[in-house]
Amino acid sequence: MISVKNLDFQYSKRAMIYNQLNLELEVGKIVGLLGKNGTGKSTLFKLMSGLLQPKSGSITISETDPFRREPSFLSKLFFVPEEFDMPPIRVRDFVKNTAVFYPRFDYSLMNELLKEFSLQDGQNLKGMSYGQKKKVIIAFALATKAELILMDEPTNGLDIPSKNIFRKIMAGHFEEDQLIMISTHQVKDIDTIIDHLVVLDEGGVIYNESIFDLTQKYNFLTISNENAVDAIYSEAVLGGYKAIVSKQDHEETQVDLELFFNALISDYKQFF
Ligand SMILES: Nc1ncnc2c1ncn2[C@@H]1O[C@H](COP(=O)(O)OP(=O)(O)OP(=O)(O)O)[C@@H](O)[C@H]1O
Repeated sequence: MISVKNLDFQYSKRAMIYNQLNLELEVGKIVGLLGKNGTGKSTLFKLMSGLLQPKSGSITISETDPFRREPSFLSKLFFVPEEFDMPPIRVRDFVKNTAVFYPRFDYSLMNELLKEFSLQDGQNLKGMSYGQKKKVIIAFALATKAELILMDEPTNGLDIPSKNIFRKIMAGHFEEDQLIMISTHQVKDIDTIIDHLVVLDEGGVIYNESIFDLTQKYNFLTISNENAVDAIYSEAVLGGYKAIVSKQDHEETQVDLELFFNALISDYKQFF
């Protein structure tokens, strides 16, 4: 569905952000997009949405060039940016005016998700906090049923119970013909919902694998003595160490995304 080939991009006269970035992704996945500050995650989402044009290389989404911004393409994509403006109108009017652009929009799901987030469609967006507006836009994004949903830091501004609800609704309302990409630094907010991981660093994609493959290749352990295991990577934590080891006869363990991310950016080549 997404095909990025030898991509590069620069903002006016600034340095190039990528170094011939390549990425292929198919539908049926909820993808976590991780990367240090400034590695170009938000820029990549803007390029995928057609808000920016590549300087070199190409991006195609279902064989379409996003920058052409064709209505038929836009009706299949929803982008939740980190910063956004919403009109000073009631939620129900926002839904009425905007849902028409999304042929698969599910009005009853929208109402259900608003209820989950303890919001009413009669509330005016003007009087809402940043977190409340974010919940409206997350609910709207899922209700579009768009084939491609891009979410940039969706849990920023959400309180603790809302982060829980976010995880629940993401897992419960994803369909196999969709691709959802979530860019975040809040790995705990997404570690139970993503089934695929993409990591950007050094101008390119340094990791692009399913979480299933990760669990089959590695174990994530908490140990008291660093030398107790032959660790690929370890970090000191209160009372011991967290370690990544090659999976042998150990049972499957829950992926520690933060630890894996730190290991990757310290030396990703050790994982290949
Ligand atoms: N509008 C802009 N004008 C000029 N430079 C920009 C603009 N937006 C981003 N940049 C620069 O482009 C690079 C990539 O930024 P981008 O926001 O895509 O990174 P990011 O990975 O999303 O970062 P973060 O994790 O901090 O949100 C950074 O060096 C940033 O300073």
